[in-house]
This record gives sequence, C-alpha cells and structure tokens, in this order.
Amino acid sequence: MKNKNLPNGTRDELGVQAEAKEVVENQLFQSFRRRGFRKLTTPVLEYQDVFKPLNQNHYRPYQLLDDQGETLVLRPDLTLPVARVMSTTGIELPVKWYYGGDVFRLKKQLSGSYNQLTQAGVEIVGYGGMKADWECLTVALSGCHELNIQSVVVELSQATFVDTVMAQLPLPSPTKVTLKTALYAKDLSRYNHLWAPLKGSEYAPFLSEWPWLFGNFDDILALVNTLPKAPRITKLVDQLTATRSFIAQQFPRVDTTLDLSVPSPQAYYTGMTFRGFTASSADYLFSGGRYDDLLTNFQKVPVAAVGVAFDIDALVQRQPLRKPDAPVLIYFENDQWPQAEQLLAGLPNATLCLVDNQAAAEALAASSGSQLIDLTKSR
Ligand SMILES: N[C@@H](Cc1c[nH]c[nH+]1)C(=O)O
Repeated sequence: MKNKNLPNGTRDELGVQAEAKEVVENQLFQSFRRRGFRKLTTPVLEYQDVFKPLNQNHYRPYQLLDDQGETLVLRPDLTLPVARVMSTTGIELPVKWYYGGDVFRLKKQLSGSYNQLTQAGVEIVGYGGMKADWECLTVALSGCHELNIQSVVVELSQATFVDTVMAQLPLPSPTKVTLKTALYAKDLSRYNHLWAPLKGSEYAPFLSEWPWLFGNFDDILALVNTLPKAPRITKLVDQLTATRSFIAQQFPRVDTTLDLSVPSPQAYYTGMTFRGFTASSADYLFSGGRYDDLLTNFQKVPVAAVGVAFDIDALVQRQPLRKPDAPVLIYFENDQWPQAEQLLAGLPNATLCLVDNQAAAEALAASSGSQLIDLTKSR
C-alpha cells in the first residue's frame, strides 16, 4: 500500500530528533542576527528558470506543473532564490541576508542520502573584497564552535584555479577540455596520456601530481609554485594563503587543507570556495563560496556576492541527543482546569494528563514511568 510509505529519500522526524534540529536552527539564527544579518524567506516553489545556473550532474530538481502548465520546481538550492530576489527588488546594496529552510534534491536511487535537506545560511551581497569571504568563514566556524563541534577542518578551494592553469598550458584547446574531464574523473590512464606531450617541460612536476592536489596546504602550494610564474595564478594563491592565515589567527584550533583538483561544488562559484568537515564523517557541515557573476543571470549589472550554508542535519548528528525525563503528569477534573494550568506553569517538566478517570491516569503514569499529581484528591 503506497500511501503508508514515504517517497524515496524523505523521512519523518520525531521528538528528540526534531527538537534538536529546532534548537540548532534557533541558535544559528540568533548568531546570524547578532552579527547584523537580516532574515529573507523565499517560497519552497519557484519557476524552473531560477535554477538554470545549477550544474545538474549531482542532483536534479523535483518538477511540478502549475495551473497554467508552467514548470515549477521544489527549490534545490537557497542561494539562487536570494539572487532572484536581489535582481527583482532593487534593494540597496550592500546587504547581509540569512535564511533557513529545506531544499529538495533528486539524487540517484539507492544513493543512500536524503532528498530533503535542511539548510541555514547567509548571503553577503555587494562586497567584492576578501573581508566578506572571511565574514562567511567566521559565521561558519563560530557557528560550529557555539554548537560545540570539535576538530573542524576547513577545506579551501578555488573555482577558477583549474581553468586558470589550463589557460597557461601549451596544449590544443580540445585536449584541454578532455584533460579537465579526466582530471575531475580521476581517470588516470587518460589523464596521463593527454598531458604526455608536456613531459620534460617546466609544467611536468605540477602535471604529474595534479590529480593528487588535495590535503596538506603547504605541500600543495609548493607544487603550485613549481609552475612558471603567472600573475593570475599568483593572485589566486595569495588569496588562499591569506585566508589560511586568517583562519589560523581567528580559529587556532581549526585545520585548513586545500583541494585544487576538484570541480567547483556549485557551478555558480567564481572565486574561493570552502567546506567544513570533522574527521568522524565524510559529510560536510557547511559549504560556501564567492559567486560574483550569479546575478548577471537575472540582470545585466554584475554584483559581488559570497555566502555559506550549514547542513543542519549534519550539525544535529554531532549533537549529544539526550532522552528527556518522563514529564510529571497532572490529573484533574474538568472544572479544575485553572488549578491544573497554574501548576503546569510552575513546573519545568510537566504535562496535562488528559484521560477521563483516575484509574486510567494511574495506569498511564505507571506505564510511562511518570510521577502523577492527582488534583482530584485535594478537593
Ligand atoms: N547554496 C550553496 C551554499 C552557499 C550559500 N551561499 C553560497 N553558497 C549549497 O547549497 O551548496
């Protein structure tokens, strides 16, 4: 019987689990507000076009039709709706937004991951400098700290690094395209075959290691520095190095690693990107980056923007879930409702016992391990 099942990749959340999520969300919202961010809420349903800039290799949106036959989607991302709002409202820049809500991502069947995820995040629009990137990192790392999440590792990356290096290589353009695909797919035999013409060149030390260009920050930069000097590469490296120093200074317990061999986590990123992990699990706690061209999808003028979103479910998984003590039961006759209400207001962990007779109240208290306060005895 289908109507007793849930759609693939969805779940119900009950009691402690659902409450822990609410606590985490509220704590984050409070800290966003404390840093001067304002709330922005967008609908769960949007026109499909809003999400055009997404690369749909990882996931597709759920589609629906409205009464005009237009294709709508359940939002698979919360940054693109913010870009839509910014481009349609003429709000004065700069602005700092925060938001929270569910995103829906149709993933491969049996991938084991959920298709409905809860996110909370911030978008800073109208600041082109590194301070805005660092404010996003600060929001992310102080959020983790406030939630007592230890041993956080930030993995930095650069959305344009691969193309910037490719542009320098003396290889034909079609070779560069396939080289990039092989690099991303870690298809080593193909990758090695494609860069073979540059063996023995000044690019060789770098190219032979490129598929492994993730992990220790200094080791990776040492390899990047073997490349012939190019101002565009130096600029990217300087930004990454300055960001690593910023993190070390502001969050000395956080480790920073680097990955310069992967595709950008979102197709719309144009600058530095970052993800937070803990050693215990492969899923990330937060993910973000700079996307200075995104608004040009909706309007002509380019606008600088950067943001970060937490995966609330990943944060909740790392919270100690304590089973709450059974609440004290307050049993009463209908006309004793005011007294029951008064008692309830004064007790930290109590609930009204709504059964219709004393025997049922005693039975319920016994079966749930609760203390019973019986107001009918004091009449
Ligand atoms: N929307 C991005 C995260 C992000 C927020 N702002 C910028 N990037 C994601 O879901 O991966």
